Amino acid sequence: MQLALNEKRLLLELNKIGSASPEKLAQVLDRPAESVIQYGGLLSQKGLAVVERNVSSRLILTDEGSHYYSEGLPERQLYESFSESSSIADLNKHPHAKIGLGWMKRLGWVRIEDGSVIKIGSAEKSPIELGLSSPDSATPEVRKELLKRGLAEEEESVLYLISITDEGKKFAASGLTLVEETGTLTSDQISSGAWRDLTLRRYDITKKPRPVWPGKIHPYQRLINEMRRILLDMGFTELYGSVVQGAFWNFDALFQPQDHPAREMQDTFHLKERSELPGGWEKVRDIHEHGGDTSSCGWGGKWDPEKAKATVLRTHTTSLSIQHLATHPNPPEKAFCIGRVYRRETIDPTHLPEFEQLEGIVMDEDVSFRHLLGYLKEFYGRMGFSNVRFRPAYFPYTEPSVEPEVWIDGLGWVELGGAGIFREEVTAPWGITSPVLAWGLGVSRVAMLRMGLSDLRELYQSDIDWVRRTPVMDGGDY
Ligand SMILES: N[C@@H](Cc1ccccc1)C(=O)O
Repeated sequence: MQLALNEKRLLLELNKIGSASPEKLAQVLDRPAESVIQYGGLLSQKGLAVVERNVSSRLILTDEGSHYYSEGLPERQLYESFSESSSIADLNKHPHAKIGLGWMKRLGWVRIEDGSVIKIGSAEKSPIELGLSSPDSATPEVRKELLKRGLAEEEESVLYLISITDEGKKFAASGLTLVEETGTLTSDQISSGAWRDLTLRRYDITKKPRPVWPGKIHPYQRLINEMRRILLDMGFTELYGSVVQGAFWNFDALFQPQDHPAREMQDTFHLKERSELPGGWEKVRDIHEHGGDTSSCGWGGKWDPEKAKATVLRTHTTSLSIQHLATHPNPPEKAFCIGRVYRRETIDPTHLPEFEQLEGIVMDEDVSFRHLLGYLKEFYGRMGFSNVRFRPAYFPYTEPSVEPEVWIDGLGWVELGGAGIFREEVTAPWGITSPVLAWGLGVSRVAMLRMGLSDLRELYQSDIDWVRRTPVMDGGDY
């Protein structure tokens, strides 16, 4: 059996005295009591000692209690404030009249007659008064009363007792040599060769080490990085943009009518700032009012440039896609963006006012609806969702429009976002003539599904233990 030097010292000491408190042993061994408890723990794992832990509670005076201990309890102070008798009215002027009078009566120090308080007997010290001088040795009734009156409180203390076992005695008698052991070698000891003469502390390789938590990327960020990797692998380039967007890009350029409910205060975070309209905005106005040069007849009515100059926290990343297209109108173009979007949602397990979207666009001369479904299937397949289907949907800026869904065992079909081919009303103002496939997918939904969470909020909590416990997904160094 391997014992460290301090364990041996403790064992030999216990062999002399049988058992002792860590505080006492601390003096003999010249080590802190906490360390002695640790050595005792190590000895007890080997069956050589026993560490008993006793929690005891003691009654001690509260600040109020010690104040009354020196000044006298309210009833005593009140009692001392008058001689044989006093009118109740006079007594009521005393600061302790309220509790004092009740207690004087209860203790039989006074009686009340015709509005006067009259002393009886000699008002001997009450059990509570006696209890104040040594609360811990008071009778159970007095203890209860002291606690109830807030004069005393329980103080818990933990006492340890370390004792040697029979096996410990045998081991101690088997001749232990006390040699100073070296735990950490200094560079001097190594270079001078002095280490050869030292007794090195041995490792106990049967003990479990403490877990070491390596630094790692937040699970949600890791999933986002994984999505980014997949899209980069599929040949997309990444787009970035501000979370603050003009209503023009967030809504108008996407052919959302100016009276569309999604633009209202209750759905969108509006900001005070105003934005400039980009060159060519008149074409968007014409599209809204009568369809411009296209075959569309628009929404009709008047399009108000002032409304388009409002700024909002982007409600979808589609606002970045259309901006990118406006400045890159010629095919081919394959771009994506993963970014935070904002909507005025009431917070619940599946809704937050901030969440992430994964947006993608593919523009080329002859891409079609089938390509769109193919891209989405491929993306989800690479994310590990092999069963994907599409349901018809509606968005003001795409035609046709679909909602991709993935099959999750135990949950069924789960909707994961929207997709479609940009309408002519969206592409024409920027001179775009090729079809544009577009999608906006929920990222946090995918994260919930992948991590088995039932509450979206768990993704954003700063719970380091959760982060530690969440396994690194799908390898890779991202
Ligand atoms: N912007 C849509 C998703 C979408 C993007 C692109 C095309 C079609 C739909 C949303 O927020 O839900």
